[in-house]
Amino acid sequence: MFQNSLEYAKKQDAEDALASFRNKFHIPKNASGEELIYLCGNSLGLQPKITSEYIKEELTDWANLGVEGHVEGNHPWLPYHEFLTENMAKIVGAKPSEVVVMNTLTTNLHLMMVSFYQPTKTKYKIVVESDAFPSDKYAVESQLKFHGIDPKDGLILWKPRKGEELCHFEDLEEIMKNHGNKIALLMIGSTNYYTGQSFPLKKITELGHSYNCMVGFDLAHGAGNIQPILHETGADFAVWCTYKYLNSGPGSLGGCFVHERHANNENLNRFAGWWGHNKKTRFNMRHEFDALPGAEGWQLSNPPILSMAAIRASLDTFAEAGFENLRKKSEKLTGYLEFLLDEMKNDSIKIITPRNPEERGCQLSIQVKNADKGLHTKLTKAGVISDWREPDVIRVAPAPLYNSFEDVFHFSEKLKSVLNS
Ligand SMILES: Cc1ncc(COP(=O)(O)O)c(C=O)c1O
Ligand SMILES: Nc1ccccc1C(=O)C[C@H](N)C(=O)O
Repeated sequence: MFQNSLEYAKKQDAEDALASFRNKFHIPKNASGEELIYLCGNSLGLQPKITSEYIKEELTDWANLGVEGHVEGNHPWLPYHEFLTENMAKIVGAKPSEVVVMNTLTTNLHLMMVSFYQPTKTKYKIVVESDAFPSDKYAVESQLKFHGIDPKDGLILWKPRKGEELCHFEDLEEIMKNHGNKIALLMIGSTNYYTGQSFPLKKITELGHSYNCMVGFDLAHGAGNIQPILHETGADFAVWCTYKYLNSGPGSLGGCFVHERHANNENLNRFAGWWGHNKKTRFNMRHEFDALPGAEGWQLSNPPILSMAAIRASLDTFAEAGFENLRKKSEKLTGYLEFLLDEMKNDSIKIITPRNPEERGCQLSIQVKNADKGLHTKLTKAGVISDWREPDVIRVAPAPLYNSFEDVFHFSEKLKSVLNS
């Protein structure tokens, strides 16, 4: 149904009800002022134009109100994180009480493992996908060591089969069959950063729970991209960042999900801080820690309002576009990219991301035979912002909020000419 022509791409943009959202973003330009083809929202999402207004509002309140800004102003700072909760809960398919925006991704992952990884002498192993993002692997390994467990013994890798790039659910079942009684936690990236493969969250959770394991997901590449329904998966916890598909700016805060069945679970270990304490008595000081019910109870510190303002701006943009509309466009846009790559009929490139739209988000990972980073450098010089992940993959992620069919078409033309040069 797709066609390999600029005219066709332009026609798709003209018919796209979400096309005007591109104008709501700052699109990076080259030195001559021409827009770059930005396909890197899987690393750092672009800046919505309204972000500066949202941040300015808080700067103005701070200038005019000083400390009174905590309780006065349009968006008082004491409850500021609550202004994000409802929209964020929609993005990850959770109940508002299950979601909180706080800290950053790896920090939240550690906090969650403090609570949901409580190894015993016999049940202590952790399963991760073999190509998990390094930070996740470091976090998991250091948690094992913290409990006196050698990662060589405690870490089980869910690996692709020999000669393949993607993981099979059946192989995870096999791992559980063989080691389930020794496994305490399954910690899986919902969408893998390298291959772009999205895993079946509900099936994984049910599998883990059937062996009495805790199950957690890293949605760094899932939030704002695929449409997870975290509550229904039954996962115990999840963490994610907001600077990729959620366009909240470099190093911005992370999100955290704790399933409602743990809302008042006093058997869980917890590293506590005053922002997780009962709001009614937080300022009475000298009270013993009294955890807020739900995800909010895991907060530590009073949060950075300026970053939260950027998240609020981004979530308002998402809400305006409507997540279902975005996902629909995303499937088509990535499908178009896939079609154009296939049309090249070039044996030196291979899409390693799953072909089934239900098993991926917007990213396609293109493996390039015998290439090095030089190829990626040439693409960058040609005006394409994508990224290179060692050893041999170019990742491109057309984000439905600001990327167009024309972007995707120009990318394929530029890749073609770089490959032929
Ligand atoms: C899957 C995954 N985990 C962890 C991280 C690290 O996140 P942070 O630096 O916010 O802790 C990233 C991205 O940087 C990621 O993609
Ligand atoms: N936060 C960053 C800061 C600097 C450089 C990259 C990142 C990324 O987010 C990388 C991303 N997690 C990835 O999937 O490769």
